[in-house]
Amino acid sequence: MNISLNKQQHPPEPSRQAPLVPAAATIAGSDSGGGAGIQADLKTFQELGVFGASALTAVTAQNTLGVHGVHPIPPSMVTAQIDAVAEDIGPAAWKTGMLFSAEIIEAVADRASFYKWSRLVVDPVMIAKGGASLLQENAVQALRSLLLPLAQVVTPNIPEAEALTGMRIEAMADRKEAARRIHAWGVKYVVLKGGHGGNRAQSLDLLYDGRVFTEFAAPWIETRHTHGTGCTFAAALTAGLASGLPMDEGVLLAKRFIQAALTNPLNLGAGHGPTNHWGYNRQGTAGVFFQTAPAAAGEGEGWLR
Ligand SMILES: Nc1ncnc2c1ncn2[C@@H]1O[C@H](COP(=O)(O)OP(=O)(O)OP(=O)(O)O)[C@@H](O)[C@H]1O
Ligand SMILES: Cc1ncc(COP(=O)(O)O)c(N)n1
Repeated sequence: MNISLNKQQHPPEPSRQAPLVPAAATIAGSDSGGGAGIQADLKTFQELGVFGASALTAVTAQNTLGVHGVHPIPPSMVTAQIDAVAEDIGPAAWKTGMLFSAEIIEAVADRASFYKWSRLVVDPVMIAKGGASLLQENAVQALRSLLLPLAQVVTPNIPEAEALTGMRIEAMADRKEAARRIHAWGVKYVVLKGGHGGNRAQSLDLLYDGRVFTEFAAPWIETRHTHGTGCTFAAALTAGLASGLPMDEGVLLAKRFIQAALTNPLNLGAGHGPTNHWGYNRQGTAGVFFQTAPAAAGEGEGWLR
C-alpha cells in the first residue's frame, strides 16, 4: 500500500480572514500590582470585547502602596515587540502609557510614523498615584515634539497638562487654554481629564477637537481605590476606537467604564487600590448620570448631539 504523507513544504500562511473581534495594542509598563499599566489595559480591552496585544516598555515592582523599582526595556526590544504585533496581528487602534525615557519615546514615535497609525491614543503617564516618577524629566519634551503630533488623541490629567504646557491650571478657562495649546502641537483631539480638578461634586472631563469643547461629567465617587484610573480610561477609549466608535462616543464609553470601575471597589491592598474592571459588564452603569453639555455659552462651544 502506498501511503502518501501530506507533508507541508512551507509554514502555514497566517490567517487573513476577517477577525471575529477587533484588536488593539498597548505600549506601556507592567504594574506587578495589576491595577494600572499593561495589566489594566488588557483587562479593559477584554471586558469591552477587544483582543489585546502589548509591547512592554518597563517592568515596575509596585503595589497599591507605591513603586519599589523600575526596570526599563531596551528601546530596540520595544521596537521589536511593536513590529511583531503590527506585522501579524494588525491592531485597529494603539495606546501608549508609561514610556519612561526619551529613547523609548523616540522608538515608539518612529514606529507610529512608519506604520501610519490613524488611531493612536497617547496617555502621557508621568507620575504614579503614590508620587513615583514614571517618565524621566528630560522626556517630556520628546513626548511633546515627537509623539503628540502623531496621536489621534491625548488624555492628560491636570498635572500632566501643566507639565506639558508649562501653565498653571485652576479655572475652567485655564483647562480650555491648555487644551488649545496642546491641540496646536498637531494632536487631533485632546481629552483633559478632571480627576485632579478639586471638584468633589463632579468629575468632569473636557474633549476638544480644535473647534468645539464637550464636557463629560459624572458624580464624584469618594474612594481610595483609584489606582490606574487614567490607564483604564484611556484603554476603554482605545477599545471604543478599535471597535469603530467616533471620538465623542469613545470618550463617553470610557467615562461610563471608569465610573462603573470606581463604583464597586474590590477592596484590594492597603493603599490606592485597583478599580473594578468587571464593573461595567457585571454591575452596569445603572443610576449613573452623564451629561454631554457645552462648558459654557460662547463661541466655539456646542452640544455633543
Ligand atoms: N473619584 C472619582 N470619581 C469619579 N470619577 C473619577 C474619580 N477620579 C478619577 N475619575 C475619572 O477617572 C478618569 C481618569 O482621571 P484621572 O484624572 O484620575 O486620571 P489620571 O490621574 O491620569 O489617573 P492615573 O493617575 O490613575 O493614571 C477621568 O474620567 C476622571 O474624571
Ligand atoms: C506601569 C504603570 N503605568 C501607569 C501607572 C499610573 O497609574 P497611577 O497614577 O494610578 O499610579 C502606574 N502606576 N504604573
